[in-house]
Amino acid sequence: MEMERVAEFPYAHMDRRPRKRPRVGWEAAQHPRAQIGMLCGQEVGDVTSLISSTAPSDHTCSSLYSKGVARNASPPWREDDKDGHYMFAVGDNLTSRYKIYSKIGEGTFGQVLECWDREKKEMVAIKIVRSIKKYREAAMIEVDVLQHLGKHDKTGSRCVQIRNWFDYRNHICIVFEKLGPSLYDFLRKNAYRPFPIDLVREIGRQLLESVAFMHDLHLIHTDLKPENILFVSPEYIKVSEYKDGSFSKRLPKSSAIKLIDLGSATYDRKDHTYIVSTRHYRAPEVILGLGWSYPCDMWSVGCILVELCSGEALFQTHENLEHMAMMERVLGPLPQHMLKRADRHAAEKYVRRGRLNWPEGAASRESIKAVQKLPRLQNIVMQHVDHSAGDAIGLLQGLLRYEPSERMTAREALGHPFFSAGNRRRY
Ligand SMILES: Nc1ncnc2c1ncn2[C@@H]1O[C@H](COP(=O)(O)OP(=O)(O)OP(=O)(O)O)[C@@H](O)[C@H]1O
Repeated sequence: MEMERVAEFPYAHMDRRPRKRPRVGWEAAQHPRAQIGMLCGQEVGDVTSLISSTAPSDHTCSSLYSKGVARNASPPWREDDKDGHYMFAVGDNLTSRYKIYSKIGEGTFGQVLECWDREKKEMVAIKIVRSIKKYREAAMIEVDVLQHLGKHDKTGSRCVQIRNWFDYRNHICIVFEKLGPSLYDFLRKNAYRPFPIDLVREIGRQLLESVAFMHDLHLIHTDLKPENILFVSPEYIKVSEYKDGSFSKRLPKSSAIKLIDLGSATYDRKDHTYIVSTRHYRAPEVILGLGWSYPCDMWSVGCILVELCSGEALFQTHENLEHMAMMERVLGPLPQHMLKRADRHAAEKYVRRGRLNWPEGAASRESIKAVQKLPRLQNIVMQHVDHSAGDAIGLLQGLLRYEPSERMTAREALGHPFFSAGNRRRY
């Protein structure tokens, strides 16, 4: 087994699945001279009490200074793009405290930039939220949730830590500790080859700990997916494997992970009926309009763990009826009592004589074929997992129970034999 040490995980933004908007073209590659002028940024919030005590990295900004960017210069005023995204150039200041190094991510709410924090002397990730009222308001809720979680997360190991936030040129900016690549980044870089089961176990355990921690605080994440689970460290190793030919695979050097994107997190109430979760990880009660709560996170965890074992998203679909037909194919028939209680809209479109209107209601023959080619859950797991497959199947069946009240809770899942000492091997 050949091993190669690599220090940085290159972020790439193109995604085979159409989940995120493709990268917008902009001036990121340029290093324009900054204009000297008044600073427009104003720090209106401070959560310095949450600042972790990690030692600052010895990163320096000398390369940027040498390009003539004055330390306290404010960048020229630029119009936001048509969607309200902040326009920037690498090397710009973001208030006098932060300097922009690169763009590392993008989502519905805004862009995430890698920045140097001059005060703490460390790299941080700053989410620059779109300058649109609803996103600004949602960002303030995210800040509130992050502060609440930070106060209770004594070890700082469950969710991404907020360092600071401020309002800059009508954009809410949330400063986070900088984490490594997402689980999805790894899957994509590995051409959607599965993770070893012992790594899946380590990730699954931490993911469940984080979800249990949130649920204990009466918070539901509602958008758990491989993109929102980040390795803490960017370091990885390259491993050569010989299976149907030779290929090399990247594996993280450390399995430590944290949850990000608390922008959709919500406090538990009994009456949630609006649509939540990214399609592939959406629970059946959400699709059927039955109301949802903590168990919708557990369904997402089940889908994520299958994806880590197999390499591919379990339910690759963009349509409700096909999605539920896929669930039936993999997990067996949906319970009649759930279909009967479906809200009027869902019942009219997807239910016929007390059962799913499938294949009659299918949009195309391709759709029927896509459903037919899906294996049963047991077969998916046995195809990819060499040891502890039986326990993995038991756990996944508990997480993917249709009836939310029967679905495993995060604490129950943590007690499952899949995580017991006998199964645990050092990743
Ligand atoms: N702390 C961090 N460290 C490193 N990268 C990060 C960090 N936070 C976010 N990212 C990167 O930025 C991307 C977008 O972040 P995030 O999911 O929080 O944005 P969003 O706009 O709320 O997304 P969504 O559309 O999923 O709601 C992530 O997928 C990740 O690649």
